[in-house]
Amino acid sequence: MGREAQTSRRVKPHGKYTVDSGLCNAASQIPRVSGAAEKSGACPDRVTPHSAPPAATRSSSASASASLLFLHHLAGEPCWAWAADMAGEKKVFGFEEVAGHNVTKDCWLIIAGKVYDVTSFMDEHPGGDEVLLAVTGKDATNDFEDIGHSESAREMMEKYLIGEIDASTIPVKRTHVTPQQAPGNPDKGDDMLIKILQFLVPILILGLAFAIRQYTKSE
Ligand code: HEM
Repeated sequence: MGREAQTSRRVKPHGKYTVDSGLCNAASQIPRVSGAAEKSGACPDRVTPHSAPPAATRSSSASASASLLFLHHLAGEPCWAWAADMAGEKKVFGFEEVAGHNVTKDCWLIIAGKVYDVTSFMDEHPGGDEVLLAVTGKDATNDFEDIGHSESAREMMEKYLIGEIDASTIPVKRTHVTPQQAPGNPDKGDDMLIKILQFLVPILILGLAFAIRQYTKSE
């Protein structure tokens, strides 16, 4: 099925995804996936086992889609992920979920609002796996950009793209705020004392000098 043909189909909201209902129907009436099923990645009962589409609706591309979906199920992947990918949609992940993938054998990164599963790239990364591990559980955009990655590195990234991050789930960056002095702060009193002394000390010195002069004159 061509991409145009896919996108021209009626598109149904499918949890956080947009699922091409035509594709699903061609394979076996994939219903909405919601709640626990969506969370666990499991497909609802009605979906399994997948049956072939009715002969009348079956085209070579539709049966190819059905076969793909069947293979996808054999691989144990959730049907909605497949359907979402086929519709050109990417999954939206929460920050906590992404942050949980923080070991060499399961490493996800957040770069420029996108989520990358770089697990298979850990050994190949020219900068080493440790730098990648070090930027898990945070927005690694600045770290990535600071290195000045080449164009080919950016193209390479596409291979590992698995979805997008839900920006609202990213913890707000803690920035250092200089404490403001509250009104009536004791520090303010100290300032006043210094100012008074700055004014009084020269006057006292002058007065003393004047007194000494008078005293020596009278002698
Ligand atoms: C999917 C994500 C990433 C891909 C595909 C990737 C790919 C690459 C590639 C191809 C290079 C070789 C130099 C170049 O062509 O630019 C490289 C170098 C490097 N990368 Fe990454 N990288 C990724 C993420 C990161 C992140 C998040 C960091 C975090 C600090 C990082 C740190 C480095 C470092 C330190 C080098 C070595 C630079 C050097 O030796 O001059 N990379 N990376």
